[in-house]
Amino acid sequence: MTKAPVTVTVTGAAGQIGYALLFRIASGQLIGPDTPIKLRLLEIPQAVKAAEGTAMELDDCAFPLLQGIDITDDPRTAFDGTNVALLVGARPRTKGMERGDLLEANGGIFKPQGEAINAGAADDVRVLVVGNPANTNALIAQAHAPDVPAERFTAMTRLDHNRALTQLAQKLGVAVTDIKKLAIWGNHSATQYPDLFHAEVGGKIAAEQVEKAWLRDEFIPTVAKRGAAIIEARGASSAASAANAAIDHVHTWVNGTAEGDWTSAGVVSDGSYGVPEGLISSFPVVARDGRFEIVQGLDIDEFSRERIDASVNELVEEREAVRKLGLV
Ligand SMILES: NC(=O)c1ccc[n+]([C@@H]2O[C@H](COP(=O)([O-])OP(=O)(O)OC[C@H]3O[C@@H](n4cnc5c(N)ncnc54)[C@H](O)[C@@H]3O)[C@@H](O)[C@H]2O)c1
Ligand SMILES: O=C(O)C[C@H](O)C(=O)O
Repeated sequence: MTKAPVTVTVTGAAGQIGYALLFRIASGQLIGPDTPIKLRLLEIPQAVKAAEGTAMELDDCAFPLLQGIDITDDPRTAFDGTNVALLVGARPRTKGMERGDLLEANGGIFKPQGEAINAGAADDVRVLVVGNPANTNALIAQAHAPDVPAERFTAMTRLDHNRALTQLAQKLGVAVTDIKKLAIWGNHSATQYPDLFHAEVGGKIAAEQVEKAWLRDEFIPTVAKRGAAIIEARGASSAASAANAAIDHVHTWVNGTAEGDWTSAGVVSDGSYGVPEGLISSFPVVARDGRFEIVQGLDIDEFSRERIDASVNELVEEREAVRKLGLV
């Protein structure tokens, strides 16, 4: 039976992540191989022409599942009836810009987008914020969508999760599929905490299979600073891997996590593990029946506690900063 089409809105569609993302969505990798897709591309007026060029290329792929592409610079039009909103477009930090300036500039993007989602998105809308600072941008959008359940707003830490999987797999000489229950905690920033104390390889705890010094001095900083290392190497921030992680995040959200495993996502905290309620923080999560649920009951030792607290404190500071700007 043919499934009903899913409307997917991508902001920043003419950007480098947009270019790596749209073709994969249109080919059916976001939701599944039997779900038709309607695309909505949101861009700023100066980049609409470039988005039109990408849309021409999408047409030229003749994707069987792609039922249409709308391009707009108006958030209300972009999010009207949308089922999946991928908020990729954001204001990058430029020379001389302070963190407060960055948060304010992004407030100017994510506040109206949250309002537009509130006004017109489909009842089942799912929102993934990719644009940085992703957790706090998600918080801003969520704060302006009071009629949408807060749990529908998420921030992307799946790229960090995937990076951690590969670093550990390469260290142990195993396949990434041999690793279960890895988790990223906190902010999508250099303070994030990739946790190997609950991760399992061959049924045994991963942290017990690596040297403590490697875990502390190599693994954690490599994963946490990988974004900066990519920028240094490519001269541009990660794009294909970020798009891949966005696909993974939504696919898992809709289709579920495998039995006996979990993943990582920035979700609204319910106060679990001492993370203040309402913050959008990364946690180990399972996806069931189309919802993310924070994995409960994990023991957190002192080493992990210190690192989770440091990242969560950064999120608290970001929330304070956007509160002062009247954005949440
Ligand atoms: N969470 C993650 O893991 C992760 C990973 C990589 C990149 N990122 C972030 O994703 C964002 C996008 O990265 P990119 O490389 O595609 O950047 P990019 O500069 O290539 O593209 C961004 C696009 O967003 C558009 N845009 C700006 N304001 C907009 C608005 N109000 N509405 C719609 N579109 C708007 C721009 O015109 C541009 O085309 C950045 O903030 C980057 O830091 C996050
Ligand atoms: O865009 C960045 O600052 C880096 C990006 O968030 C990444 O993790 O690759």
